[in-house]
Amino acid sequence: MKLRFTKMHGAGNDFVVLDATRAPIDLSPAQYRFLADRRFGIGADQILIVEPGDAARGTDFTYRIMNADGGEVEQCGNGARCFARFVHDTGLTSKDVIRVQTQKAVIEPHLQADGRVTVDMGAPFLVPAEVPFDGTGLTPRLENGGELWPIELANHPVEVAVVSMGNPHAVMRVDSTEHAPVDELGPQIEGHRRFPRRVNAGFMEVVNRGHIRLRVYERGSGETLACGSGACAAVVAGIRLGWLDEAVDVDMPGGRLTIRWAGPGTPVLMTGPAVKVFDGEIDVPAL
Ligand SMILES: N[C@@H](CCC[C@H](N)C(=O)O)C(=O)O
Repeated sequence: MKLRFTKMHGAGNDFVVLDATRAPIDLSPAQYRFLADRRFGIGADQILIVEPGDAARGTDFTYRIMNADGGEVEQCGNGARCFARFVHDTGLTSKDVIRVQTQKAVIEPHLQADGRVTVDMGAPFLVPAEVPFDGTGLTPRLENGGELWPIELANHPVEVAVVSMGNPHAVMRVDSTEHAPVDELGPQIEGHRRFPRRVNAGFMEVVNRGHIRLRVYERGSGETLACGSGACAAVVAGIRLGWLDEAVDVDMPGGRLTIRWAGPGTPVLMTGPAVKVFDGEIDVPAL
């Protein structure tokens, strides 16, 4: 089967974007893994599938997200910005504010005059069971309005804040992202038994109250150059724990996002780049 695609990235978190607005696209997990494969396929951290919206629910589009391991997930912040740039630049919509249904929530990307995109990511889920995180038998350490949960890794007790942006995140504070043991601890946190749907693992260095550095070991994709929902989760955690102010620049290996959050019950606003790399066509084998 031949498939047309657009390769995009948001701060180096890269995507294969597929237009399923005219005809449905339903590939197997192995076919999504093939598209994401950097040697045998196109190469991407995630595959984004753009589908028609639902007028009755007031949405312009639906978009689905597959990790590089072929599994479908609930949310993708950098993907949301690339999705908005894609539907606008391909003429699928002329709107600058777009309402899109993801698996867990309706989010609202706004195209800015300077080419960046701001996404209203909705309010974070802060109740551990909603993340989901199983804190049975654990006592969190409280700092201001936030909790730090002690979890055991092989030879390494760590404390994490747990936040859902529609998808699950565990955020750990480190002295330096440059020296953080992301390769060693990332996979252990991702598959930790306390996170029944697995989890994205963020390593956050607080530079000052308006600036952090962040590396994220993503569930189903490994460490990426940037994670939009991870940046939102880290800032939410840092604000609740009293470490950060309401507007924070987040520097990740692939670039900077700016996150704003006014507190529980209010939406997280994420601003950053969304860039098209190239268009192409690929033969997808039956897998
Ligand atoms: N890169 C994304 C997050 C993609 C999904 C994530 N790996 C998960 O499994 O939840 C982002 O920019 O948010």
